[in-house]
Amino acid sequence: MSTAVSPAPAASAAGDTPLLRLEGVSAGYDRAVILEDINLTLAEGETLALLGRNGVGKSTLIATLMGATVLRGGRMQWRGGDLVAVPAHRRSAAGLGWVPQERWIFPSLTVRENLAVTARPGKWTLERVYELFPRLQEREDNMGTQLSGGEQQMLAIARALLLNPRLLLLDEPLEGLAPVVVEELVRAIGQMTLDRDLSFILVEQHARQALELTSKAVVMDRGRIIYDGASDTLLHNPDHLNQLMGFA
Ligand SMILES: Nc1ncnc2c1ncn2[C@@H]1O[C@H](COP(=O)(O)OP(=O)(O)OP(=O)(O)O)[C@@H](O)[C@H]1O
Repeated sequence: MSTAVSPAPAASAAGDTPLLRLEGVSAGYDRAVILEDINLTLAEGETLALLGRNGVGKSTLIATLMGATVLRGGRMQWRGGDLVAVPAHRRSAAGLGWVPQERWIFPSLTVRENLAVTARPGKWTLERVYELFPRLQEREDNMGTQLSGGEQQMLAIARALLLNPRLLLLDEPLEGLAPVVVEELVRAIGQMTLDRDLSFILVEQHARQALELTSKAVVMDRGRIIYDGASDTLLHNPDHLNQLMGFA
């Protein structure tokens, strides 16, 4: 396991400066306001499940962090600085890694080439992502198009890790995958954060799996946050979870 020293002090040592803080954020597309009054805090190394039914605004929240929506109001702080002032194309270099639902694999590049195009120096190296996803090493000379859905998802996550982010934004990584592949990805996502210097926000329809992988959870409904608390609390109260998710 790596003993690399984190360039940023842990939250407690830094006077509790959070990794990410959103205050009263509203955002959307063109004229449509989708997110309203979003308040959210994430400490360094913390992991968050972002839950809610289809269309409630989860992907829009992720896109807003990456600067891909129209911000209408509120404040977004990243490691104590103003995230809004960081242009969208600089946010991955600032430490935000995005694995969008569409995965955006380069079809005409091999697995190894797909990984090489984004790599930045840091503790996540090609060897380390191959350790996390041995299947990618086995397929390293295959083209992006020759991969299964699960392998494409592994490649998308591995590529984002090679950017050496502090926060990984995972948008429904388990969607549409076979149970055995879901199991492999869940194991890898759990391992990714063992060093506690990587945070992630996991958008998921599989609420239980997301709660098992995270320390905190947020449930959204119609563009607003209706629950913000410990993942464990929801995991142990399925009735409340179902009610929040609109299944009750
Ligand atoms: N590019 C866009 N332009 C306009 N409206 C959009 C765009 N993307 C999403 N929306 C709308 O924003 C709302 C929230 O969508 P969003 O994808 O954020 O929800 P979600 O909770 O991630 O849902 P899902 O689980 O289905 O992905 C929906 O009404 C959707 O139609």
